[in-house]
Amino acid sequence: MLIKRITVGEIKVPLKVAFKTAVRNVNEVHDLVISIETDTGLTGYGEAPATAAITGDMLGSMRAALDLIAPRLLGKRLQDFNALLRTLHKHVAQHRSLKAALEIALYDLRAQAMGVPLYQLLGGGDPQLKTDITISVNDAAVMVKDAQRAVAEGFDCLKIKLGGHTWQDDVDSVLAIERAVGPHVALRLDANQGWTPKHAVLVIQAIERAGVALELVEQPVPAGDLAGLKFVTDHTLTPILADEAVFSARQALQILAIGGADVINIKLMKTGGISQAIEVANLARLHFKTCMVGCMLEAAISVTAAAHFAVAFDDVVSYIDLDGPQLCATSAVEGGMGMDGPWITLPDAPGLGITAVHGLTNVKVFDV
Ligand SMILES: C[C@H](N)C(=O)N[C@H](CCC(=O)O)C(=O)O
Ligand SMILES: [Mg+2]
Repeated sequence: MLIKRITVGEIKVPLKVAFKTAVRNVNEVHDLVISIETDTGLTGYGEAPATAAITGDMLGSMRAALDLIAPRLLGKRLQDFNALLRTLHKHVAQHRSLKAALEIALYDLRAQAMGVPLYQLLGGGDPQLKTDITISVNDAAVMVKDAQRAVAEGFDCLKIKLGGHTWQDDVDSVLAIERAVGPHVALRLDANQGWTPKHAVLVIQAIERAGVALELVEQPVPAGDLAGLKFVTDHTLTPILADEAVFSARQALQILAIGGADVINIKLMKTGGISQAIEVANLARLHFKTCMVGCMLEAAISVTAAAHFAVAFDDVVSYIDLDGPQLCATSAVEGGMGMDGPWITLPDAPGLGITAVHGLTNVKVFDV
């Protein structure tokens, strides 16, 4: 089975409300979509967001990298899967989101060729997951309203973005949300690198002293500050999660070895796809730690792939943050993950289960 065509295009999907974090503020998803076709008539799909502030990936840079990678994949046998993955990773450094999109499309094809859903190719599991939902950083009153709306829609776990205001504002917002939604709604915080280590400890300890049990706190300090991350982990009772600090399996190993965090956030867009996500999950298991499977602001192709991965590694994946498609006002994707409030259900169809992608622009085709 040969790879005969690779197509790249772009989708734009508006968000229900602006997505605001300590690092960026956006109103729409604007992603690269890749499809890979075989000479036997199969089509595998992949997707990559241009999260420049976090991964460094931009639409133009990913497209330029694809110009170098795509011709090297054309004409190759899908059966030589590991060689294909090596080829896609070795000719261009970085560009992890593009590589994730390519890997996702190849894994989609491989599972289709075997006639099984991707999660079964990856080891099987229960194809239903429950995600949290993100509450953007805003004035406390807006955050409270957003939190109440999410709970009314059935979400019982909120991922609250912080790090854009003073530390006292951050504490006040969390306490106001907890008062509004009650103690049965789980609260996760994500500062997206917005605090210093001491600032983080101040915020988290103040919330702990107020009697609010946080499920975890995500990436309190700048990505490169591993000593700072460990300081926060060592000085708080709340589990601390490494997100922007861990892209590769090597970085995961460094953090796990020093006890720098309690939980690792695996995102396919950081690991460069499924193959290295598997390595990170296996490393976390070896260190008796657990993982979150998360997403960037992404639409339903790549988030469906992340959901397949999460299902298959549910022994080490304790937290799901796969709300990208839930934050979108519309969808350009047919098939893939089903969504009902916080529930994600994967289809029985082979591969990702994606059947069509609508509204592609700036299309370019690579043929043998
Ligand atoms: C969308 C997801 N819940 C999320 O919050 N991901 C962010 C980064 C998203 C982005 O900026 O595109 C995270 O966990 O830091
Ligand atoms: Mg995060």
